[in-house]
Amino acid sequence: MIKASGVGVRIADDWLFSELDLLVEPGECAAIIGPNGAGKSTLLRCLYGTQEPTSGAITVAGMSPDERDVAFRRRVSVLMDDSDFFAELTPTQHLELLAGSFGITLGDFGALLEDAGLGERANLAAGAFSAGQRRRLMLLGATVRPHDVLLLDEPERALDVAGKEWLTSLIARSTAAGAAVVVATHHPPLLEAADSVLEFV
Ligand SMILES: Nc1ncnc2c1ncn2[C@@H]1O[C@H](COP(=O)(O)OP(=O)(O)OP(=O)(O)O)[C@@H](O)[C@H]1O
Repeated sequence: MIKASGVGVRIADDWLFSELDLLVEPGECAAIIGPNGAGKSTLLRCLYGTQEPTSGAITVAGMSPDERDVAFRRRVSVLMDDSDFFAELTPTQHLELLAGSFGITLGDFGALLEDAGLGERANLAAGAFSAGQRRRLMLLGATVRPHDVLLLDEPERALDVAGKEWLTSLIARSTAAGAAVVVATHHPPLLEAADSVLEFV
C-alpha cells in the first residue's frame, strides 16, 4: 500500500536522508522517529506528493504521490503541520462537509464529537477553539473520512493525556479498517502500537 525504495532528499549539497526503504501493508502502522530536523516531515511530504524526492521511487495506494490529483487525495488522508480547518464552521458542519464531499453517512455526529471530547463544542465556530481542541477536530476529520492511507505528522502535538489516548485508539481503528498508516511522532506510546519503526538519525 505504501512502498518507498531507495528514497533520498538532498538539500543544496547535503543529503538529508538517502537510500531509504519503507513498506507499509494495509492494516499496518509504521512510526517514524528521530531528532528535530532529521527529515521526518520531509519524508511525509514525499509520501503525499507535496515534495519530490531527489532519488528513489514511491508508490502510495498504487499511485505516484500527487497531492493535486483528486483521485489520490480521495484515498490518502493527511494531517501535516500546515493542515487547517474552517475557522467559521462548527465541528458539526465540518462533519457535514466531509460526509457531503465523500457522498457518505458518517453515523452519529453527536457520538463522534463526544468521543473526540468536542461534544460541548459541537455547534460553536472552531476558530475560537484551543490548540488541543483544534487538533482533536482535525484528527477526527482525518480519520472519519474514507481513506486507504493515513499520513500523520506529530499528531500528538497540543493533545492532553486523554487526547493522546484517544489518538492511539484512532490509529488502531484506522488500521483495523485496513488502512496503511505512517505517523511521525515523538510520543513513545505510538511506537508501541506501531508494527514497524523507521528511525532517522
Ligand atoms: N525544501 C527545503 N528547502 C530547504 N530546507 C529544507 C527543505 N525541506 C526540508 N528542509 C530542511 O530539512 C531539515 C528537516 O526538516 P523536517 O521538517 O523534515 O524535519 P523533522 O524531522 O520533521 O523535524 P521536527 O522533529 O522538528 O518536526 C530541516 O533542517 C529543514 O529546514
